[in-house]
Amino acid sequence: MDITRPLKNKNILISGAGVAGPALAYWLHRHGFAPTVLERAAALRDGGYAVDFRGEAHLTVLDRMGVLADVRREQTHMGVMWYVDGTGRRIASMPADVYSGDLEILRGDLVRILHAKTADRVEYVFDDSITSIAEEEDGVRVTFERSAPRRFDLVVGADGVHSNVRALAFGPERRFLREMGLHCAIFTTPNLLGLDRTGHIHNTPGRAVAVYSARRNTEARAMFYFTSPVPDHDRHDTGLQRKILAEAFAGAGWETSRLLEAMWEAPDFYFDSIGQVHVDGWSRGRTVLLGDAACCASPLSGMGTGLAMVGAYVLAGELAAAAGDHRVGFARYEEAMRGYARGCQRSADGVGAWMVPGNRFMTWFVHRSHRLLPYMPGKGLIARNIRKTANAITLKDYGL
Ligand SMILES: Cc1cc2nc3c(=O)[nH]c(=O)nc-3n(C[C@H](O)[C@H](O)[C@H](O)COP(=O)(O)OP(=O)(O)OC[C@H]3O[C@@H](n4cnc5c(N)ncnc54)[C@H](O)[C@@H]3O)c2cc1C
Repeated sequence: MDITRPLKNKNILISGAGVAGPALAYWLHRHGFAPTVLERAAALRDGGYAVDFRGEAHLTVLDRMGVLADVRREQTHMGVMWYVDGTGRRIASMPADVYSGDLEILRGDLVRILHAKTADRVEYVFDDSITSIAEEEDGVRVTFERSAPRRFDLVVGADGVHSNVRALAFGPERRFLREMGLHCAIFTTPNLLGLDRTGHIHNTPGRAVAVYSARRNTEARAMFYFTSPVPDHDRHDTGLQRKILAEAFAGAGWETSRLLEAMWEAPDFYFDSIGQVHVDGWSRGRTVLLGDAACCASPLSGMGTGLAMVGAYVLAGELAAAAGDHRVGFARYEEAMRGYARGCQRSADGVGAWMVPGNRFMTWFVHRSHRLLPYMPGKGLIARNIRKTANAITLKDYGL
């Protein structure tokens, strides 16, 4: 692709230094734009569990960014996840070759790699948030909670499932967020169970608690999913969320109480409802959405991170191919990504009922199915379908 015309709209504000924001900043900078990344947290938010990259498209983007070797170095090399009963006895397994991607890395390690790749060439502003976005004829005037107002040419909302940019420029969250009837919590604990590159999951009706070793068994990640309703509360009140979680898992048996005890010390407690984002058009004038803010597929899809990274590559590439003309670039980005994103979102269909069986029969059925899975002729089909969804996009070469 020949991109030789002078660029317009070089000055771009990206809200969110998670996965999508720094990845976009990298590509915009390489195409000759001048991105600024704004993050509400005071430092990088490096919590979260392992995320997967699957198939050609994901790996190609990592490779073209020059981070494939870094990601490989930090990959989890996770083995089998075991279902255990109340006594800790292993009753069935979730084979890694069926569910895992080609490359699995802790979300926090990925966030750090992406930040390190961009920190010396991109302006990062931490501990701040946009309060208003006013579109003017040839730019956007943005005000902030802390910093002085600034003008940018374009604004990108890469600020996650509860995107602030989306709320300011597109409308209230309830119009776009489709809840899936589950909540989850994830946090770091010591490797209390002495797990060796493996994990254990324990189900009771409507609840799943899992723990798996991380960082070469030096620590672990505890993960809780549950179906019971959660009262309306301030999403930033992690003290209250810890209490909600402790109540939801009271009496859940197995090692749950030890993990809940460790929760109070966890430095990176993450709690959220599980949902998807469906927005009709991903741009409004000079503002555009990316990653979870545009099309969150939910953690149940196992696709969110790859989708965010591919989206960043395509958005920057299409903007550059249109010489910075946002009308053309934004439209082509959405055209290239929408069907792909929809496919990723569909891969979450029905997963919740498997992950968190609602009653005793379903729990038995899930364990039984996993016991039989290695002998089933369709075993490879699940892995093939996941890979097909992840690969359902042809990446253009944007001339770098
Ligand atoms: C702490 C954390 C833990 C996570 N853990 C998991 C996990 O275990 N499993 C999983 O599948 N997904 C997890 N996710 C979501 C996952 O990272 C995304 O689905 C995916 O990687 C897409 O990335 P994203 O950049 O679009 O969104 P995110 O990775 O969510 O990044 C969004 C970023 O925007 C920032 N932000 C939010 N509001 C504002 C604001 N007002 N102004 C500026 N910045 C703002 C956030 O602090 C965050 O850094 C987690 C997200 C976070 C923030």
